[in-house]
Amino acid sequence: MLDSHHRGEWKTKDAWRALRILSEFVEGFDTLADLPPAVSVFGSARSRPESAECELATRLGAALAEAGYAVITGGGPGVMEAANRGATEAGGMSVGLGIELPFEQGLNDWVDVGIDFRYFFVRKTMFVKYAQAFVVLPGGFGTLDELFEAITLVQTRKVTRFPVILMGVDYWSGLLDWIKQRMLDDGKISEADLDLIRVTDDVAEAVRIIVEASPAQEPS
Ligand SMILES: C/C(=C\CNc1ncnc2c1ncn2[C@@H]1O[C@H](COP(=O)(O)O)[C@@H](O)[C@H]1O)CO
Repeated sequence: MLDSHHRGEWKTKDAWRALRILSEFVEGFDTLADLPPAVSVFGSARSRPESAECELATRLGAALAEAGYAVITGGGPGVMEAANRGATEAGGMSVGLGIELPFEQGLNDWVDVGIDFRYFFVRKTMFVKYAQAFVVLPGGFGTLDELFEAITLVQTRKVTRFPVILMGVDYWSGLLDWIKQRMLDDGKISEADLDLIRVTDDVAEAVRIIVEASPAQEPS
């Protein structure tokens, strides 16, 4: 994991790293504090702009913006960019929470409010804290990490229950079958846990689920 052989130096560096982590939390909280109700949208960084999932993400971003939600993504390419694009083109607020990576590409061109994080776990806190729902489109390890973080937080009641919606029924069907046939049958989750995940390909239905679950907003 951490490859230094000098344990003393290690400890000192870790102590200072805590300040860097704290500063990321402060910047995130400060930048996002005044965000309107928002939805975090996840999905592959590798999807081509002309792919079905990017087309879906763009329609979703637009529909969320039209329903008054800011759209938060990882600020990267692929599905993230498509969702940010949909939100921006529909006149909504488009947020990108980028991550410093060795092969970094920077925030996509459709982000109005952007932050770059060094630490995945700080960034994940922001996705959860400032969103009223998660929508998860087809993706790889990064997307699965974000999906299962959300479900675990809701399942363990670390956060107030919020909708976690999978879009791309065909893409997710194998995973959902395995969850039902293996995880559930083996007693690793309970029947009620299955209800934590909603699945649809219909943008209007996804927005309806989110609106119905959203807490009433206080007049400003
Ligand atoms: C792979 C490439 C660029 C990666 N750039 C990313 N920028 C921002 N956020 C990212 C990036 N890669 C992963 N993420 C996060 O994970 C999810 C996507 O991961 P997946 O493995 O592609 O499913 C996404 O929701 C982000 O939050 C070069 O193309």
